[in-house]
Amino acid sequence: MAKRIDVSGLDIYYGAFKAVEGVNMTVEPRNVTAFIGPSGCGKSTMLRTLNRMHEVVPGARVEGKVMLDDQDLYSSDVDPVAVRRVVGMVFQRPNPFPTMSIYDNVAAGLKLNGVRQKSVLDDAVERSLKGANLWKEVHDRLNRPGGSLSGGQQQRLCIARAIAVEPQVLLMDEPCSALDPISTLAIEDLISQLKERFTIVIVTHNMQQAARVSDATAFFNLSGQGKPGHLIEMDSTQKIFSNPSEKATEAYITGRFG
Ligand SMILES: Nc1ncnc2c1ncn2[C@@H]1O[C@H](COP(=O)(O)OP(=O)(O)OP(=O)(O)O)[C@@H](O)[C@H]1O
Repeated sequence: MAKRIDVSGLDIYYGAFKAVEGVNMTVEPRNVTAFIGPSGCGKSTMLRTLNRMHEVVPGARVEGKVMLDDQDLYSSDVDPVAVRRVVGMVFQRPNPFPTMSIYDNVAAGLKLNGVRQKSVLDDAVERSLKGANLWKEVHDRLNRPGGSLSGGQQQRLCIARAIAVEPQVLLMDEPCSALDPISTLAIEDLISQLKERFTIVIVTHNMQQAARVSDATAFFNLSGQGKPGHLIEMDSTQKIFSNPSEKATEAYITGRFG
């Protein structure tokens, strides 16, 4: 079940440095939401607060609220590891376990969750590889190492690994930035299919990509080096790219800065 995310009054810190300030936003379920903005404005930092990955950096912390439907992710009784199971993540560089087989890469999360039955694992591996549009290319070589695949295939393998544990939200931090244009289009097609089942948030530097794949766009900006980033505007992608409310958004999407 895809979930809705409600962020309110969120400030994000690395030690004493406030990297992002005062974010209020709603991410709708079964939608793709894109985070855009110039380098250093806090897009990746913001993304990582949505599955409590931010706090793996020593001294990093947040103030404010992140609600996943009616659950407060930062409530003291919430286990961050359980949050990351529900809110999966795909990173900029494809990071399969390189020597582990394709099969085991996809099954890794399920095995960690205690699933042992071979038929259950087999089904999940096939379903996830099909979901990631990779099954046709790898079904006859599931025992080959993950590192033997091309970059685009490796990224789809990472997406298969992320969806194998049936998360409700999928966070993607520039998932195509290390890929060639054909692999990029394959991932973009895949994102459009996955949004039928998951809530997806994607950080991208590529304006055309944000316009192509997302339903909603959030534009972040910062007023100067060493200052915190802010959410300037969030709206339907169509509105942001055709008639944004803020001058800074228009300047950014038309390439006049950033
Ligand atoms: N691990 C960290 N420790 C300390 N400061 C950090 C850390 N990671 C990021 N920052 C700082 O937080 C701010 C936001 O960084 P972040 O990477 O979230 O921006 P971004 O918008 O995703 O940038 P880019 O588009 O270049 O990837 C920057 O000032 C950055 O230097």
